[in-house]
Parts: sequence; structure tokens; C-alpha cells
Amino acid sequence: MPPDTPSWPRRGLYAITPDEPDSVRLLARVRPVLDAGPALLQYRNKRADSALRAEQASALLPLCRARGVLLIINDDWRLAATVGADGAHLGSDDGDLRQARKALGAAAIIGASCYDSIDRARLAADAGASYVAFGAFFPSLTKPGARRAHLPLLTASASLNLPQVAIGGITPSNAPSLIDAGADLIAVVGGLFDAPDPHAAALAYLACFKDHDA
Ligand SMILES: Cc1ncc(COP(=O)(O)OP(=O)(O)O)c(N)n1
Ligand SMILES: Cc1nc(C(=O)O)sc1CCOP(=O)(O)O
Ligand SMILES: [Mg+2]
Repeated sequence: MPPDTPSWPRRGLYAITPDEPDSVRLLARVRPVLDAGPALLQYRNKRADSALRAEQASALLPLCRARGVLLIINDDWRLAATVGADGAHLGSDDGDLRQARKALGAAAIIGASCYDSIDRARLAADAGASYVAFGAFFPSLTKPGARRAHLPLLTASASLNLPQVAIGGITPSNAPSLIDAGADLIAVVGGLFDAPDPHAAALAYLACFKDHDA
């Protein structure tokens, strides 16, 4: 874990990997997205066993390091510690955030899924979350059954003073509405990795932030 991660980039594109079983192909798919300059990459593979997840997370780390992109591990803070990633993302079934914070240390980036719940976001903030994630804001092909969240949640949770991540069915067309509502980071799987040109898609998301901040 690098000692200087407290100054992690709190705004921009948060790329999340697809369920790719072939590790060589995973790296080939991720590289052009990293080259566009996302703030964070989350390694997420819901179909891999623990050995493949360890192999893929370890392989992604040097790719991220070479481009200055921070690597977050989905679901499994122990794997984040084992591979030396920058942090972990925890949902409701992924263990105790306080325990993860204690194990990974103050410098780790630990994100919490809050779905459509401001109460859950408050609890996550109290437990030491680095960011709170809400979603799904739009229908998602990656997670078709995801609970839906709505824009006012982003306004309501601004008082937590934590970076807010929006997720779920986000495209370059609907991202501006989320950024206008207060999202700091836009988390995306399909809009990047199912796009005909993932590098161009990543640039299109980044342009949403530039346009908003101009
Ligand atoms: C940034 C971000 N937000 C939400 C999630 C979803 O986490 P979770 O609810 O644990 O669901 P799975 O991703 O594990 O299916 C996420 N991974 N990342
Ligand atoms: C992993 C995940 N979590 C969600 C939540 O609402 O918590 S929505 C989602 C899927 C995100 O993928 P896509 O960008 O392809 O919709
Ligand atoms: Mg999870």
C-alpha cells in the first residue's frame, strides 16, 4: 500500500472491470481505458474463483502503477492487502468496513455501496469510508436487478463531506445529470468495456467533467 494515498484523486472516471475470464484478454481490454486517465480502476470479476481473482488483481497492479491509476479491489479487502492494492470496495455482503479499515490502514481507499440509502451512507461515513457509492441511477445490463437510486440522494449526502460515486447504467449522455447533482466520481462497467472503442468512451466520460468544470 503506497503511503501517500490520502491525496487520491476524488473526481473523475472510476472504471470497473468486466467479468473477463482470460487474464491476457483482461489486460488488453483494460489498457486502453487506463491510457485515457481514469482516477480509479476497480477490479471486479463476479465469475472468477479466488485463484483467478488473485492472478488478475496482481496482473492489473503494475499496469495501474505505470499510469498512476489507483487500483481498488471489489468485495475482498483481504485480497487488496495481499496484492498491495490501494483499497477495496465493500457492499452489504462484503464484510465489516471498520475491520477492513483497521486491517488496511488509514491510507487505504475503502468505498462503501450505499444503494439508495442515505442512512447507509451515514453509517459508512462513521465507520471510516473513503467514499460513498449510490446506484443504480439508470438501468444496468451489468446488474439488471440493481435497486434504483435517484438524483436527490446526491444532494442529501453532500453534507457527509465524502466523495460521492454514482453507478449503474451511466453513459456519456446521462453522466452530466449526475455530475450536476453532485457526483464526484462516475463508476462504469458496460459503458466502457462494451463500447466499440473503450478508449474513446473513457475520454467521452472525462469530457463530461471538463465541460461541467469549464
Ligand atoms: C463503485 C461501486 N459502487 C457499487 C458497487 C456495488 O457493490 P456491491 O453492492 O457489493 O455489488 P457487487 O459489485 O459486489 O456485485 C461497486 N462494486 N462499486
Ligand atoms: C456493480 C454495480 N453496482 C451497482 C449498484 O447500484 O450498486 S450498479 C452496478 C453495475 C454497473 O455496471 P454498468 O456501468 O455496466 O451499469
Ligand atoms: Mg460486493
